Amino acid sequence: MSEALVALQDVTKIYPSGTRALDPVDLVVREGELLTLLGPSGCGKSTLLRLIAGLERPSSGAVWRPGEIGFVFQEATLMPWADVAANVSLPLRLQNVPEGELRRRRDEALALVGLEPFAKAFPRELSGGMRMRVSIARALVSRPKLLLMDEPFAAIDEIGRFRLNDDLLRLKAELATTIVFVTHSVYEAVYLATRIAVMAARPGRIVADVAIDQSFRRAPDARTSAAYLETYSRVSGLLAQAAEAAP
Ligand SMILES: Nc1ncnc2c1ncn2[C@@H]1O[C@H](COP(=O)(O)OP(=O)(O)OP(=O)(O)O)[C@@H](O)[C@H]1O
Repeated sequence: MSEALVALQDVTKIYPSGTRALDPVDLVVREGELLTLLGPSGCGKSTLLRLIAGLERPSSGAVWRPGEIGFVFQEATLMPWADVAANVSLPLRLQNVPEGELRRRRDEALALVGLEPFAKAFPRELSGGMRMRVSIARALVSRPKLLLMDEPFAAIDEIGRFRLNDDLLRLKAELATTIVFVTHSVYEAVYLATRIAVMAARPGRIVADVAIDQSFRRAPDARTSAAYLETYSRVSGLLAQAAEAAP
């Protein structure tokens, strides 16, 4: 079995308002996994992701994470006054990476997401999908071992999302990155994931942990293959149960 990259032990989160966002969660993410956190609104998916990132402190329990993490939010959160190249190189600038190396790594990250021709463009000149690509390139520029993504494609139209899903799978294979990905969409979770953690709300918790057999990808049209739709319907059933689950 591959090495554990992230581990949460008995982690809870109670916000100052008193909301029990997470009941004790135990979770291990191993190298090479693409884990999706799937669940109804308010079940604590973002809270769990932020705890993994260290953007939020647990109320109790312990979190182990790698040093270098990339984070992609639902909004691309780019600097509007800076061009694509400057946006992508920001993390390297903050780390005082020397200029030559900065340029090389920036160009490599732009190439990974197919945006080299747009290096001099400004965010306002790009489509939503392209802005998200910039945001992904910015997260990958420091070559993190772990990429955390919080509903990154939720605001993008379906065709654009399908394309970004395929790009993400290609990037994962090329870079051997481990990914934790939050989504509301069963369709997207099943397409991307090697494993899905299904969550329930009030209090937030993981109610099912399902390995996804991705052999449907070998079908000529993976998204309409019988194996994909069968997995989709099984995970949909689990999500429906989670939505009804009483604490
Ligand atoms: N900063 C905060 N302060 C107080 N309560 C919060 C905070 N962030 C989240 N919560 C509450 O914690 C619970 C879990 O929220 P969280 O955003 O983690 O859920 P989610 O599953 O990501 O939801 P969604 O799918 O709607 O984004 C919710 O009840 C939410 O209102």
